[in-house]
Amino acid sequence: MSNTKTLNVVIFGIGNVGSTLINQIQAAKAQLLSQQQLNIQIPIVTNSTLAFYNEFGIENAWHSNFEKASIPYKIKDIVDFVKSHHFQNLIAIDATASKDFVQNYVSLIENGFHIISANKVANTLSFEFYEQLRLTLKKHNKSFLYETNVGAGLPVIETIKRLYDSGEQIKKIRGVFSGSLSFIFNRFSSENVLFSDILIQAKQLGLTEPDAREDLSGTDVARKLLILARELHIKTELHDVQIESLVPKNLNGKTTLHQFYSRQKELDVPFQERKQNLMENQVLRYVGELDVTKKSLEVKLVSEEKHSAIGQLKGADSVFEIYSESYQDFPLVIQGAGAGKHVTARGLFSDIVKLSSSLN
Ligand SMILES: NC(=O)C1=CN([C@@H]2O[C@H](COP(=O)(O)OP(=O)(O)OC[C@H]3O[C@@H](n4cnc5c(N)ncnc54)[C@H](OP(=O)(O)O)[C@@H]3O)[C@@H](O)[C@H]2O)C=CC1
Ligand SMILES: N[C@@H](CC=O)C(=O)O
Repeated sequence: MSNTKTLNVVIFGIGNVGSTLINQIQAAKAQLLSQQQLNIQIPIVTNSTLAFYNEFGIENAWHSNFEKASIPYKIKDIVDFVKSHHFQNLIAIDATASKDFVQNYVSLIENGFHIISANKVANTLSFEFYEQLRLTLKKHNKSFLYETNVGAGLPVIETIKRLYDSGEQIKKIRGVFSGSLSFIFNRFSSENVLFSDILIQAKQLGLTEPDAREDLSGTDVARKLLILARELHIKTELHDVQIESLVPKNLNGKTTLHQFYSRQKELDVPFQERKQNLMENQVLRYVGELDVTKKSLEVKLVSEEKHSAIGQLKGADSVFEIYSESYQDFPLVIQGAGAGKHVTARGLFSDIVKLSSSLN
């Protein structure tokens, strides 16, 4: 009898992260099969409106096949397809940033899917939704993994969970939670460059959210803080996070995304002024802080000493300093690339492999 375990992975969202994940899975297929007896098939890939199906699993030329043969879909079509082929070990990957897509989670779970998500929305809607989702997962014996929600490929959620589950009292988590804002402020503080030019580069590198205002407004960092707070069983909501938004009022929600991108030069003057106010030994950093004792969550732009751990950050690195009973004076530090399609896709891939160990 063959010991090979087959997983059927449906990928929703084939932008920066989703398409990189597909390529990583295709590249690792032979190794997974020979070393771990794991066969990962991808029978369906979708964007927001179109789906491409191959009951035998997509091939390396999936992208051009998608261009040629994808068709409009609804979630019911996806469910009908996997049912008609009696696929087992179903995993839905949410590589979208969509608020609408998370409304499909319950129906996917009820129809046999485990969920692995890079999208932070499901964990940051109301606490009622958060709890209901977990009840649905329990009822249907399904898993929900979302390590990439905080720190992309870094093992932040797993570490926090392990500490919490082993009774460690976590007191504070502080750091630079956003890879894109890290990249932007690391360069803006040390180089003679326009803020808007760095923002464009961060977007081109796939570091920002599809709508970069999610990063600049502090919402993305606030979501990450909220996700960590909820891991620590703090019952709190997104609107409880105290946020310093970096989007000027005239460029916020009332402008379209297109208008925002065409007017982003308007960001240059206010940020230049902010930079001029820095002392010689200071840099700008966008910092998140969760004070567990006070149950307070805050994100803000600060002037940080150049030689501090946060002040020394480079590239798109994030850093998470975890202060707890056992790590009081010298925090446990997790640092590394906090955004980017390769690290994020690898984080999703490692969630798939982790989930596979609990499947038959
Ligand atoms: N980039 C990074 O460094 C990191 C990203 N993430 C998260 O990963 C997710 C994806 O980011 P990224 O790949 O950069 O985003 P992209 O904008 O590059 O891709 C988004 C994809 O999602 C699709 N999509 C949008 N709405 C829906 C929907 N309702 N149903 C199905 N598909 C949909 C889009 O399709 P269409 O083209 O048709 O709109 C597109 O294919 C985000 O949630 C982000 O927060 C997490 C950690 C790090
Ligand atoms: N836009 C996010 C991407 C990862 O979550 C960030 O910059 O950190």
